Amino acid sequence: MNDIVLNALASVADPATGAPLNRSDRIDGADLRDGVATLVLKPGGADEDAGALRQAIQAALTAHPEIERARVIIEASLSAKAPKPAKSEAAAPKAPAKAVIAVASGKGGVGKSTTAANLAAACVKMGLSVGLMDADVYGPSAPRIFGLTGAPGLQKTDGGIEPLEAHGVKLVSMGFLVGERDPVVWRGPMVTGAIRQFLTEVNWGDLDVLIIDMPPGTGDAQLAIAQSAPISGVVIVSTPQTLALDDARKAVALFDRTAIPILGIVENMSFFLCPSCGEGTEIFGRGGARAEAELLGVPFLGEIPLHPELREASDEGRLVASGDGPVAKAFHRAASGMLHALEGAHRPAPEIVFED
Ligand SMILES: Nc1ncnc2c1ncn2[C@@H]1O[C@H](COP(=O)(O)OP(=O)(O)OP(=O)(O)O)[C@@H](O)[C@H]1O
Repeated sequence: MNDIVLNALASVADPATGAPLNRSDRIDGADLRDGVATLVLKPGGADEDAGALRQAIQAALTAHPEIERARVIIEASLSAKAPKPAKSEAAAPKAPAKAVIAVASGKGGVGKSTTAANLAAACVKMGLSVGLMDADVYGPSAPRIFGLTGAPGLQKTDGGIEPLEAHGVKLVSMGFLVGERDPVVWRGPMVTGAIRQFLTEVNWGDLDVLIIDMPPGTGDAQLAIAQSAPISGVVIVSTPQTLALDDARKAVALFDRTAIPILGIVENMSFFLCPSCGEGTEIFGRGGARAEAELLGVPFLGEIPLHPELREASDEGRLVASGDGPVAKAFHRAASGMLHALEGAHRPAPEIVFED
């Protein structure tokens, strides 16, 4: 708990008791980083005017000279109804796997596709039957990561669309439809159509886990997929920099709004792992994503080091997580945490509201 943030709350009254908010037991988290304060409050009473409370907190926090911006997160009561998914029962296609896990990021280039592919490989190592749907319409990179760039693409048979297979993972990719280098601007409905086709017409077989590599960002395309696929939970990938974490927060909020459980946050490129001496160097600072996960009340799934082998492997169509080295182990830990979180993912996600 950050004392500056707590002290700045002295003038705000707890609506339930009238006592100063900083002396009530409502506060679940208080953080201050780079002039941005984040306050997490436990759920209030049913008749609480959350908007007025947020406004009062915003005003009190930003009046402090060390606080430039403030975010207020009010958790939803677990007894309250989860936010209604926008999808209707009739619109949701039948799940093609026991669990469908989306891997998402608030911004591009944080290693979302690398993480999705290696989480899939880690699940294969655990003996699960695994599929991966590369839904990143803006930059489908799964064909390259899985070493399938020269592959003939998807074949349609009488029985449906046959997925390709590499490293024990069944794979379909927008890249097989549009080509990795084609400039494509796909609109929400087109994405949804392709996703629906991938979900309903592909012969996935009997999958334990289907991983969806989402397009990066938190716009219409992501929302369309979140609403049209039967997603059991989402893993958010972020790098440790404040800007990436800001975007990761937006991704958490997007999925919360569609009532999709957040299985956790993976921090990629956490530290540089020297391939020669094995020593770790914290280039961007460390612990940001872990602190963020704690603040948002979601599991932290672990740190993936920045390691040249990961980039080389991706370019050569190898998956590091199929092996046993330190980077592979980091992915295995993240995959175990992800599957563990999936088991308890049936409670309603907290309502998270961001205000700048
Ligand atoms: N931990 C890492 N260590 C070294 N290189 C990495 C690591 N993670 C990702 N990379 C490399 O960074 C580049 C971007 O990774 P990737 O394509 O997975 O990002 P992305 O978030 O999916 O990007 P986009 O969403 O914009 O397609 C790739 O060249 C990848 O090999």
